[in-house]
Amino acid sequence: METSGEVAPAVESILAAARDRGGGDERLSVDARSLPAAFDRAEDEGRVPVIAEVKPTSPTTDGERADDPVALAEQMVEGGAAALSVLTEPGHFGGSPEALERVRAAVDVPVLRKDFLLYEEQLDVVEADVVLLIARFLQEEGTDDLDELIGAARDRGFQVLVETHTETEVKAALAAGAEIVGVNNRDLAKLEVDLSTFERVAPEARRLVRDGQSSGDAGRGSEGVTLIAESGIATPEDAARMRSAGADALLIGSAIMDGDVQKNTERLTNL
Ligand SMILES: O=C(O)c1ccccc1NCC(=O)[C@H](O)[C@H](O)COP(=O)(O)O
Repeated sequence: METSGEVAPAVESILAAARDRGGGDERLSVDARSLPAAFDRAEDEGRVPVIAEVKPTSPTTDGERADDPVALAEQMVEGGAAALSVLTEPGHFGGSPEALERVRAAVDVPVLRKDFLLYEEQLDVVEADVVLLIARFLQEEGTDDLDELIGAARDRGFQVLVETHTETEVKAALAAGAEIVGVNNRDLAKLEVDLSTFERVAPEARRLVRDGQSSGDAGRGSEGVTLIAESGIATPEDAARMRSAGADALLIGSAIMDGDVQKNTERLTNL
């Protein structure tokens, strides 16, 4: 597989490792906790719906946080996170399927598996409530197609968060039946973060849903799709900015992982 656009060397390396990673021994069947319902609960309780990410390290982070993922996850939930994301990518993010398994057993909020999944059998590595599929990497020769992987994930009981970065990718995600769409503010070509990405792409996503270009029928009532702003949200002002731009929920890693995890989560869920 070669990616259609240029990606940063770190991302090429992540993808090379993902191509070599195997799948699970047997097909999973998951009884998933509802992500949209968790967002609604947070809203009803006056909190910003935040997916807090257990992210020990990354290509753009200095050092590695070695705390027990379960302790971090519990602090995030205590701080008001509506849901959690747990990295399972080992080589570049310090994650593991075992970390996700332990976290999911310890909390009662939905847990997203954050990884770079390219093939159906990779879905069978560990149970999670939601899996991330990255549109950019699933339109290339040598990987499974986005719509096939969405179907394979749903057949196993997973909810699917389809990550996009451009209007074109949102269109492809909706055409493939995505009901939960993330817009990543991080450009995987340069690894730079720009919050105006979500501000630019979200209205187009809403327009496409209104015009019926989504084949999904779940999601946020008449809005039709759950839109998540991902990456680069560092301050309450950033969080408010993404909410004003139409984010139903926010995915936040680094800003929560840096320092007191519970206080950071509280600060970003209570605006
Ligand atoms: O975070 C990175 O450095 C990174 C590098 C290359 C590919 C993906 C990367 N991040 C994946 C993510 O989507 C983020 O972990 C997630 O959106 C949270 O972002 P942030 O709040 O900026 O940590």
